[in-house]
Amino acid sequence: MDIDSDDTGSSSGSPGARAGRRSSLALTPEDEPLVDVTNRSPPPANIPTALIYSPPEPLELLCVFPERTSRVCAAACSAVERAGGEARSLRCARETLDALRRDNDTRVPHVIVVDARQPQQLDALLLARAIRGTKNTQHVYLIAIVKKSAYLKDEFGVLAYLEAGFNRVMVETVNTTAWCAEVLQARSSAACSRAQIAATAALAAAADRCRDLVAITDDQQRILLTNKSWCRMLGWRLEEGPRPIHEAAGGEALRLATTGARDWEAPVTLRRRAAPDPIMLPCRGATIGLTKTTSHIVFVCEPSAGEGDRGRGSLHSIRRGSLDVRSVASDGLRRTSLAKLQGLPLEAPITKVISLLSAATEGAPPSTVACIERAVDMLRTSELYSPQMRDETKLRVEDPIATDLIGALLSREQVNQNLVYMQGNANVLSSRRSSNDSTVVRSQTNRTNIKHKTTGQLRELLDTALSWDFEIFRLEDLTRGRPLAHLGLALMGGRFDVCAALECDERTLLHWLTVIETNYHAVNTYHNSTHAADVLQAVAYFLEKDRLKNLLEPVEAAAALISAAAHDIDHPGTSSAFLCNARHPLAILYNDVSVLESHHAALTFKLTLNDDRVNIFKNLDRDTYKTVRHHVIDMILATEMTKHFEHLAKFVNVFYAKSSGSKEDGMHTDEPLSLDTTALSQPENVLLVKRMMIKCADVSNASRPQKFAMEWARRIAEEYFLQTDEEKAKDLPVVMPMFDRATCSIPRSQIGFIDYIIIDMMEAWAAFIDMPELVNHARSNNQHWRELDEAGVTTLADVKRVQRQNAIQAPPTTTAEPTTEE
Ligand SMILES: Nc1ncnc2c1ncn2[C@@H]1O[C@@H]2COP(=O)(O)O[C@H]2[C@H]1O
Repeated sequence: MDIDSDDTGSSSGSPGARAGRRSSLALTPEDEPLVDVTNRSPPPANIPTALIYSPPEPLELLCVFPERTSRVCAAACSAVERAGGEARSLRCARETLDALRRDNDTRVPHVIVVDARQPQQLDALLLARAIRGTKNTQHVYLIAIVKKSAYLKDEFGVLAYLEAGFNRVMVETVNTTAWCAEVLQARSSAACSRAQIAATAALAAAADRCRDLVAITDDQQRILLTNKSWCRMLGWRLEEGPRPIHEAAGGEALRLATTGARDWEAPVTLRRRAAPDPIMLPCRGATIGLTKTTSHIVFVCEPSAGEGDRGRGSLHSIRRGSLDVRSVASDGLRRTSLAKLQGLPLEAPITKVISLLSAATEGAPPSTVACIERAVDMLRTSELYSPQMRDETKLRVEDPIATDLIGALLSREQVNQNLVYMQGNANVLSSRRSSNDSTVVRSQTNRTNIKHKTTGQLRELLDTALSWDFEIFRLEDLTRGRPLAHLGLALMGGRFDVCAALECDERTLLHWLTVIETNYHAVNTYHNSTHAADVLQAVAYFLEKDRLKNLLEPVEAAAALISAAAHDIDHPGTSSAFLCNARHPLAILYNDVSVLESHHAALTFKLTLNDDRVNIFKNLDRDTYKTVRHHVIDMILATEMTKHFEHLAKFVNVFYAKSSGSKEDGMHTDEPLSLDTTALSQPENVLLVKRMMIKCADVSNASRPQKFAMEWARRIAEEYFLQTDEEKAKDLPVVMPMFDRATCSIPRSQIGFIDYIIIDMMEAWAAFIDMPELVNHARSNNQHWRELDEAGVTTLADVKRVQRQNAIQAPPTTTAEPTTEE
């Protein structure tokens, strides 16, 4: 081959080429002084260097020159032949790429020389990118041939070539000797990179086949490489790009990796995509770096027994046979979306607690492991404070009425999603409620003139407003169905001086009470303003107890009284479940969640803020208003019975110490619980007290003296029956089928209610505020209902008959005649 020696002088290499391309896998102790890498002592694990085996191979060159007769191309090919290698030349990018793809497994050249002198004929940069995008070409040494003038014109011109994937930019030359030196160096470099890549592939294959979980990060703490065990157990895909390490490991992993230690061993928390609970595994880590700075961090985590093979779920879920989300998230798409969730920087305290407990099982004796696993199983549930009904089986078997009632009160499942369509009839409330269904504030003109001054019997009665046997029904009579405004004024305006706490005048309070009362439905047998007044009276009574008197600020007491007065405002006389089944606008508005309670709270504020004359909050500064609002909303929402056990359990857990001999769940033990009020120093625990206070007040009717308890029971039963009537009439699902007026036993419903809702709660509350009569009345009422049950009392008529008899037998009290004094 003819060589033109006059083309140019010898080539000059690019800075990148001079610096050489060394494998980032060459391992070096990170704490060694900064020295030339070639003099460096072997890295901590010398396997990579041992693996880098480069067999002597005949040099293979591929030239891509558009001009068939290029003398530069001829010089290069000639030099290769002289060096004992083989050279091919092609003329365009397509041919080159086709050849590379065709020979991919057999004949990948060491060196490819691309003519970059005539971009109109051959786009060298594009071709380089395409070559780098072809399989098995990472090691190929790519040389771009440029004109000397172009090379000298732009000192940074080489950068574009390097970025496109060239290893070297060379000025055109026809000097065979220069070419010979060039191609030999290039071959050496290509062979070295090929060996290093092969070594890396071998190490990755080894990692893939080991049962430990392996991950390697770069210096930015991004995970670059993971093995199959890692992917299987944590729900990763093998080919994922760099992912921040915090997506997989708890913060402690990074802290360990950045302590400066070359090797370390410690447990690390690993997050599993598509599984809520992380796992804690023992980990052996290594920090790798060619210089003082770290280049890679290696994590090798040992799966605990049983987990490695199955690769799904925790020990606990496997043992339980429960379904791990990953087992259903088999398609990449779902995993990707779950992966996004996993990337959220959220770690709940409970997750940490579960991890710590799980870690504590390592090496623990089997009995301890069993105990911890049981605890972890319990912690896994999202309903931590909603214990299952005690003795549920007994309840279901023995008393379907109680089951019906308790089920309806505690569970949202009563909402039947498969209900019959209402065919455009949005207002599903019966006519007995329809007059008051709207949440719009109605005119109060005939209501605002309640006299502040009360006289005679009413005043006498109100003087007893702070006794537990307060004659609430007499108040209802004396006030002609407006007990709330009168009692509210006496208690809130008088005894508790809410006006001072809220900096409002008494007139505003009176207007407020009137508006609130007017928005209760007088037609409801139970959920009317007498119930509101009763709950207000109970809260006021509780507030008088030393424990609360010393605990709550005046503004907090005011908020409690406000909540009590308004807690059932605009109650339609049917349950939230009914409203959901009926697709009532309120259920739609509140998405079937806490429908009535949300409405009561929202309407309270709407009515209050709507009109300056009733706005008891108008003089509060912004912060105080916010606080009061928060307390009022929280207390009203706490009256939702589906959260009954949640509130009760939180209260008991915080204020009652478990005695050592008690059963593990703490609440249902025969051992006496010991009251511990030290937690009262924390505001969040005071919130629990307030919730408990309004909850107990809300159902305190069962803990009142017998005659009151009976009347309330009659009223609530009547309301339940009306709901059932309406459900049947409107072909809606019947929420409490046993509450049918023809068949229901009222005594049995009360026995169930007291047994399952009242006793535990009243015991906890009574001890807290030192009011044993709460429990005494509940027990004696329970006994009384049992006797009535045995005596065959069942229906509303039966109960009324007993009430009449009791009234006749009862010693005369102060007159119960209605009065028109006002
Ligand atoms: N004596 C009782 N018997 C049966 N259920 C009751 C009794 N007192 C209150 N309840 C129920 O307990 C619930 C407490 O919240 P509500 O006032 O919304 O509705 C109440 C009734 O459904």
